[in-house]
Amino acid sequence: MSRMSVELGTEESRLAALCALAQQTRELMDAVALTDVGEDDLTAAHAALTAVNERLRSVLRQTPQPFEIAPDGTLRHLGNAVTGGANPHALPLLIEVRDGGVRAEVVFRPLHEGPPGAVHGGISAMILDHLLGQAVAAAGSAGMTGTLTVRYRRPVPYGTPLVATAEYTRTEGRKTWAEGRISLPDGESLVEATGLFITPSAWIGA
Ligand SMILES: CCCCCCCCCCCC(=O)SCCNC(=O)CCNC(=O)[C@H](O)C(C)(C)COP(=O)(O)OP(=O)(O)OC[C@H]1O[C@@H](n2cnc3c(N)ncnc32)[C@H](O)[C@@H]1OP(=O)(O)O
Repeated sequence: MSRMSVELGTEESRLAALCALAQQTRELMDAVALTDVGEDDLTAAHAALTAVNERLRSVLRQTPQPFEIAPDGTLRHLGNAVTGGANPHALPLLIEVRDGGVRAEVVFRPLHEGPPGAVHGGISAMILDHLLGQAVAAAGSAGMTGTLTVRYRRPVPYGTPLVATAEYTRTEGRKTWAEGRISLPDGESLVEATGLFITPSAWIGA
């Protein structure tokens, strides 16, 4: 029993170190996107990163960190591209489930630039895809995205606190619909999405 606790604690401690590394990597990616240092510094940074890259690649997993139950009993997916603390690609988004829907605060970064001075539309769509998926899962109808329709009403700024929300709307058999949006804090909607999520037949043995 005590040995199991020690092993669990050791793994959680390693995962915390991995998440800290992912966060440092996000900050590195931000720095790469914005740096204006000279060529010598760029060359030195490249050499240092090559060494780090080789060290990390000396032992590789087959897949990212899995969807799992954390020691505190909550579900977590540290490898997820939107919410995963161990995935440098993730913001990461912290999603709150509340009556009738889900909500997350989002601050995009210059790294997410698409059109000059604004967030790439594919990034907004990815965030909404995930949020809508989480809304249908919270409603008890988890599924894979079948279709996602996005309406871009205003350019999405980076460096500004925004709010992303989504709600379940209806279910027909294995099909569930949800809608959501990314808004300014005053409620003005910037991007809106509706999505159809399908519970794969394989998940329910249909
Ligand atoms: C707890 C976890 C929390 C975790 C919550 C985490 C949230 C994560 C959110 C991110 C979600 C993603 O990005 S998911 C990744 C992007 N999506 C995918 O990769 C999906 C790839 N596609 C597939 O795997 C499959 O095609 C499925 C699962 C969508 C459907 O396959 P299937 O289960 O075999 O369904 P099938 O029998 O063919 O069709 C069932 C019905 O749905 C219709 N249908 C099938 N596909 C589509 C479609 N794309 N668009 C419209 N309608 C469709 C059919 O016409 C049929 O209608 P009728 O004849 O019955 O009327």
